[in-house]
Amino acid sequence: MGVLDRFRLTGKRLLVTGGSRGLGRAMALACADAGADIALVGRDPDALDRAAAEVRALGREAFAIAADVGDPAACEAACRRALDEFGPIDVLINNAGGRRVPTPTAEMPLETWRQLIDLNLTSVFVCTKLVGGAMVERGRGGRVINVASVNALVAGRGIGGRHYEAAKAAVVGFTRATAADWAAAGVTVNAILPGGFLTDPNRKWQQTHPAVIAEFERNIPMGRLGEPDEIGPLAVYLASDASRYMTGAALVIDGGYTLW
Ligand SMILES: NC(=O)c1ccc[n+]([C@@H]2O[C@H](COP(=O)([O-])OP(=O)(O)OC[C@H]3O[C@@H](n4cnc5c(N)ncnc54)[C@H](O)[C@@H]3O)[C@@H](O)[C@H]2O)c1
Ligand SMILES: O=C(O)C(=O)C[C@H](O)[C@H](O)CO
Repeated sequence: MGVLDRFRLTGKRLLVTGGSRGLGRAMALACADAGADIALVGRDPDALDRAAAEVRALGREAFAIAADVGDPAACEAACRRALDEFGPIDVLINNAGGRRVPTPTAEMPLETWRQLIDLNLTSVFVCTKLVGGAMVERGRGGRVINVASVNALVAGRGIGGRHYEAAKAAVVGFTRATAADWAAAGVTVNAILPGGFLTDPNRKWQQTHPAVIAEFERNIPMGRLGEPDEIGPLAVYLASDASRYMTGAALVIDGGYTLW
């Protein structure tokens, strides 16, 4: 087998949360291009249909599930539906997540804290438990890829929010511990820690808080935010046989942001 063949995802079934837009869509399309069939979970049925059509245009099967994964019961129902109707899943990408305009900790309502923890952390637990758990039970190995953030490592300045950073740091901790549990079963669990990428939330910040984004760009050694398609090849690597000896890793992709 040539080295590039080890990146192929032919015959793999992949589930990505938040797959209709942004980084989730970019990773879904890269993995479909590498040969995987894709189940997409997201909130917006129209955006999901558009992303599913893009997957089909690459010659792959697409299965769309509209659900709010920030609601643990809805998240669980979406995972069960994917397992029942799409079939056994080889690769899970826990990507759905998000932040709000930051509130100082001393003023943060408990409910806001809980909402962000449920969206960014509990959804990762629920999907990993059900979909990753099914991989372990099936006994053919698998891949879990958790999208955290550089804000798991460093505080956001003017962006972020301490509920967001706490949740993303916990995603990295959960990744490492689950990787240890499931290594013997051949189910690898790794985290991607993106820096700033030009997806809808950062585009909105560019419009509403241009000085914050300009300062952010000045602090990136490469001098710019990432384009969503720059994360796709990393997802293919982690989803494929190419990464089979890597587990529990937290891979930063940030144009050098965390170097300074
Ligand atoms: N863009 C960045 O700069 C950046 C940096 C670091 C980490 N991240 C992380 O990457 C992930 C994707 O971010 P993005 O920038 O692509 O965001 P985005 O808003 O462009 O896309 C988010 C996707 O997740 C889905 N989603 C959001 N909340 C959901 C919910 N409650 N239930 C179901 N689906 C939901 C949306 O429908 C959409 O498909 C998030 O976990 C985010 O925290 C992004
Ligand atoms: O996690 C996110 O959504 C980011 O955009 C990460 C950024 O690098 C961060 O907010 C800047 O501190």
